Amino acid sequence: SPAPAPLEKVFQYIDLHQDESVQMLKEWVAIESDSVQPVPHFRQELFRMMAVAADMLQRLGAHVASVDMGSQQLPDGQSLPIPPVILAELGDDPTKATVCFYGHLDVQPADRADGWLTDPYMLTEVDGKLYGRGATDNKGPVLAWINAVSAFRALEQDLPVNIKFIIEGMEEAGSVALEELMEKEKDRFFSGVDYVVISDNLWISQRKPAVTYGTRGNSYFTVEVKCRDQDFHSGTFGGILHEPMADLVALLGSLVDSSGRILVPGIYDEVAPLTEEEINTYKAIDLDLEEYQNSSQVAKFLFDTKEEILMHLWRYPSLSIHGIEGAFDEPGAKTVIPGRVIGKFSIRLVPHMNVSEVEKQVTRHLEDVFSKRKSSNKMVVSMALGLHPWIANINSTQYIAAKRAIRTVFGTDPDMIRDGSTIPIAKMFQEIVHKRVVMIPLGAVDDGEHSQNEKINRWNYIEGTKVFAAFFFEMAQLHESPEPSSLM
Ligand SMILES: NCCCC(=O)N[C@@H](Cc1c[nH]cn1)C(=O)O
Ligand SMILES: [Zn+2]
Ligand SMILES: [Zn+2]
Repeated sequence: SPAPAPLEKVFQYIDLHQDESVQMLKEWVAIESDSVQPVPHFRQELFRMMAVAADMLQRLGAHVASVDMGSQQLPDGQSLPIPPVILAELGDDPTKATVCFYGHLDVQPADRADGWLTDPYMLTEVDGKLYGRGATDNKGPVLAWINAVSAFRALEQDLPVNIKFIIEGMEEAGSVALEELMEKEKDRFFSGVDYVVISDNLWISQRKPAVTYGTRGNSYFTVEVKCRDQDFHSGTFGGILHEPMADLVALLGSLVDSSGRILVPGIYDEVAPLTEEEINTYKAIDLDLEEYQNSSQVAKFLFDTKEEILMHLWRYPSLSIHGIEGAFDEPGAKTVIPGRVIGKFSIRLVPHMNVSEVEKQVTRHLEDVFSKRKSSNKMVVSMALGLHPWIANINSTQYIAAKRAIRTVFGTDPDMIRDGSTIPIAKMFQEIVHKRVVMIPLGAVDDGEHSQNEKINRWNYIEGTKVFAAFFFEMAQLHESPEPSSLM
């Protein structure tokens, strides 16, 4: 059905002011708010980014607090200040629903020399595509939310919901110190919040919108094999040593087979059983496998059907081997035997896998493989990160509102998708703050988050702003007269 008249006015305003929205994104992308490289220049840029955003929210009439997050201790003994987290609120009408938006304004590193076709910190429009670091992850979606609110303010229309913002600057570095803040604020800033919206992932299609109801978790492991702290000459010692790298390669090689099946005993025991109803949800997803394969530049995936691909990205665990610290990885033929190496791998977790159980299973398995090698080296296994999977009930109010908003703006139902990666804050909202979360992605599947030539389409950015505006309307309506199914 068409949008009600007041919402139609908001849409027109968003369309008319779209160049200003793009200009704002340009100004934000120009700030090099890289949280991954721990150097003073980027930290200063991060602080500037948070100050610019806080100022914009203040000018919108929000009550804004920039919360001091202390400092980050780095492994080399250095300490760097953590950018403040913005907690902002607009409206406190007790009769309205309160919706809290989470976003982050830090970005992944970007260097033109890595293969960017344009300056990553200069938003550049080519054929309706806005290229720049952070354009889709996550500056564009944060601005879309702010611009949606600002359209109501500019038109002097009453905001249908109370709005809160939590905006951080350390997401790409693992949301440093955020969990402590959530604990501290759960009965204060978050106490009146009814729903949380996160827009920090992508559609699965280039043109069809999506709503996300699940993300995988992640258990990230390191396995160190050490003979001594110094390297060896392979002519002098080769043949008489248990070589750490040979042990490590055998350990890493024992984790997963060539079909992608994880070989750690018991790892699949707790994976939620597959139902017939669930298979139908994968069938309904609009995914062109050939296009997906071609655009990913992969000759052949491990699985041949759309359903199998989606299930192995979303509802089954996967194990990836990431790298080896201490290995010789330069060009040339250096005849070294590394004395100490650290392998890194992670397991993406799905409902109902348990992080501490996975830690035990992996450690037991590696100890078992290592002991069979009868090596004189020392092996140490550690789980560096344990992030839980997250799944939501798609019948709850915030999903109904998101679906209706998308239907109003795009005239189509969204794909109901999950994400194979991890957004740790979603689980924190569920477990620590006990809030209901919905993920409403704005970007298209080919936006290239974390990659060279990251972009957001102008169309996604502007129509996404309208989706957020329509979402406020739908939330307000459902708050007044809830759908019976959402109360179950
Ligand atoms: N589409 C959203 C991507 C968010 C993201 O990349 N999250 C990281 C978080 C993480 C997990 N383990 C270590 N960091 C991810 O790799 O999934
Ligand atoms: Zn992100
Ligand atoms: Zn990211």
